[in-house]
Amino acid sequence: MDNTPIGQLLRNAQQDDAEIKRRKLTLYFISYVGGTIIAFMAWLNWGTNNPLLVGVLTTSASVIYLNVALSLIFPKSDIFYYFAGLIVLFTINALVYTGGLNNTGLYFIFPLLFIQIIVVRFKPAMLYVAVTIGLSIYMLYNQDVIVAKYPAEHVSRFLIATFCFICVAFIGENFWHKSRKEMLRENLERMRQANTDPLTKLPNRRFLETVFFERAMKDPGAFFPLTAVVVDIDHFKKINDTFGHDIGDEVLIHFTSVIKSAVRASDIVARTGGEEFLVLFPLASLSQGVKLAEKMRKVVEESPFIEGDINHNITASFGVATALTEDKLHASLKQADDNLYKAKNGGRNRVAE
Ligand SMILES: Nc1nc2c(ncn2[C@@H]2O[C@H](COP(=O)(O)OP(=O)(O)OP(=O)(O)O)[C@@H](O)[C@H]2O)c(=O)[nH]1
Repeated sequence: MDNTPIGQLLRNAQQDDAEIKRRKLTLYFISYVGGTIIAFMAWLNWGTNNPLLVGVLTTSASVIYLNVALSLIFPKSDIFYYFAGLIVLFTINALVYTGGLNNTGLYFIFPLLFIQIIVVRFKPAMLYVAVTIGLSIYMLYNQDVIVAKYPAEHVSRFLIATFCFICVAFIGENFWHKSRKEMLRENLERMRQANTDPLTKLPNRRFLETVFFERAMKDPGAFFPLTAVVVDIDHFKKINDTFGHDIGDEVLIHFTSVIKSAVRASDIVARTGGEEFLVLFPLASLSQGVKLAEKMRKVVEESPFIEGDINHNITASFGVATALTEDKLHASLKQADDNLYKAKNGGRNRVAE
């Protein structure tokens, strides 16, 4: 797995798109439909001689609605999915305990278990289902501790149905989980290719626009002030003209590793054009950015490209600007570009702010 900041940003972008929406819609749909069915069951049981069951169902329905309301208020938290699974655990065991309407509670367990698996995800669902079924089986074999009374044939039928359910649900979920993981992996690989420059393996302009800037806009506190340094190799055309295009390519690869060695792994180094690069420093002020650009300039100057009998000095020019807030992002990129031209016009191999 690619654990670099770029890999993480791509994985987040992919999850943002599909997984979060799917899970949210599942939670909302199941909560609205499940809550309504449970409320309806409470109403059906109203007036029967099982007030405990009515109380349990009413509580379950209310907590389901409360849980979904809180998940709307705190959309970033994952806790509501796990809490929904716990509500299902409670409801199932309450049905087994009270027996439900005319002792039919056991029949409602399987759809509820299925919901539990969908809501809490495959791996934690194994634990949830094991606890839910374990408690139910305990109650069925210790009927003196519960209100309901189940005949022995109900218990046997329930156990056989539970065994079949677990086999079918987990085999199905396991295959679905695996094929989905494979699909996500392939999708991530396609995304990585589309967002990477094939020569230098650096993220490209598309990555900046569709992944990085979008992420920064969503969570400005983690990125701004964001300092941008536009970097352009000096007289690169001359390298191509003197040594050929292939050596020019190798110089670009060499230049990439030199720039990357001068910054942190958490900083973003992207190739935005032929011999133009953009280095982004999250949570960095203009003066820090200027210092870092000066450090890069020096490292480039002191790292000539050496290959066979070619020993070629390289220099680059740097334009620096800072966006203090997210609404200034595009203006600051333009400013960094303008500053690069200032550095070029000022004689190259320099930093301009
Ligand atoms: N080898 C190679 N050359 C490239 C690539 N992309 C762009 N170039 C070349 O980079 C050169 C850029 O030249 P210019 O824009 O004139 O800039 P420069 O020569 O670096 O001059 P200044 O930027 O003004 O210092 C052109 O010759 C392009 O063909 C690439 O992927 N590989």
